Amino acid sequence: MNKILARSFSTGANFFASGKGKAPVRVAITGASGQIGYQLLFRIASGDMLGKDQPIILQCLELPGAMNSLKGVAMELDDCAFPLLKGIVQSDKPEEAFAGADYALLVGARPRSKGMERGDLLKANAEIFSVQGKALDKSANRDTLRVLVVGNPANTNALIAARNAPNIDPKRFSAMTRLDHNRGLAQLADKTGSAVTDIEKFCIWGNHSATQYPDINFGTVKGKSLVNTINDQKWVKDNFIPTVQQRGAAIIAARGLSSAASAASAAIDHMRDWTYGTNGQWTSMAIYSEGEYGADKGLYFSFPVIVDNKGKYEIVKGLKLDQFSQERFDATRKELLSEMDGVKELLP
Ligand SMILES: NC(=O)C1=CN([C@@H]2O[C@H](COP(=O)(O)OP(=O)(O)OC[C@H]3O[C@@H](n4cnc5c(N)ncnc54)[C@H](O)[C@@H]3O)[C@@H](O)[C@H]2O)C=CC1
Ligand SMILES: O=C([O-])CC(=O)C(=O)O
Repeated sequence: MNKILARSFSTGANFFASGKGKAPVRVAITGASGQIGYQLLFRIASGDMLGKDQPIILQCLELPGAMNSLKGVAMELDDCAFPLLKGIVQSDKPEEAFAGADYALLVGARPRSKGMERGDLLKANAEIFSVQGKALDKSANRDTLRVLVVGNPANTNALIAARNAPNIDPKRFSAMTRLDHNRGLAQLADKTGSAVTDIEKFCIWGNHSATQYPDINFGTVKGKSLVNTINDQKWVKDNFIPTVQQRGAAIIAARGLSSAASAASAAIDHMRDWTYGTNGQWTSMAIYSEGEYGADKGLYFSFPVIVDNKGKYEIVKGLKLDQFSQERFDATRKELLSEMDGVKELLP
């Protein structure tokens, strides 16, 4: 099923955000009627991701059994009368949903439930990303495409999707560790009695999993060393790092469902920053490794990155990892290698 709504808006409240003059960009979202999708679509359509002057066509992919639910979501999107929303595609066919896509947010996958690790989803979800990688290769806009994999285990699913899209630059694929990054910022701001915007040069290394390494060693708060300001290595080791690593499980324990609004918010942050830049600030993105810092070439590994105002990311270079950091870096690197080994039959 494929439905495109043509729209035009001109006056009143729409005046300031009509996006007149710019051509619409195509944003594909998989799992569009799921928990995260339901948060994401409305924020993208309102301009939170690409700005209040960028018209959008939403291209939603769902499973055949969820098309009715997707229809309801599309009706709600209509009812918001978003000035920037120029069309909604509803499809259960990946190639159709990805046709001409400039952005693809690959969310649709099974979430974990209580007691599971994200890696337990590997077999359940891997096939989805192999099919979708092939479909992106055939129908997306290869010259502009930015892919964010949210569905877990996100790093390895990004690897599968990218390897199944041989005609697309692997650097156009990424996986989401921005939620972990934001979780870390919130904990650090709380601990130091500062605002999240006061914290700089914090990063997540490795996998979006319990082995990820939230690293404060280069961090600053209001320009002063975070390590010296906190002055409590025990808190960092026994409280901060495990809190960030286990936050997803803590949300599941509390809500009975995995994080959704915060995940959607992080996806918006990731894509916005990848497009418009980070103003010289560090953020964390799981991206194609060329072997930086000893992360094996080809893995999708979270690094500290800076994105310029043309949307080009660069890994922060020249950082020295101490022994404590190196051990954690190696643990998450090894987990990613073992996940890769577990899906090798899906990696052309
Ligand atoms: N990387 C991150 O930081 C985070 C990742 N996640 C992951 O995001 C994924 C989605 O989570 P929720 O939205 O909460 O799950 P959900 O179960 O509420 O929604 C998933 C949606 O995907 C759809 N879907 C499943 N297979 C599909 C396919 N092959 N093509 C298109 N649609 C498909 C389902 O019909 C469903 O509507 C999960 O794997 C979850 O673990 C969740 C939070 C954070
Ligand atoms: O923990 C989960 O399963 C969902 C997720 O990835 C997160 O909240 O970081």
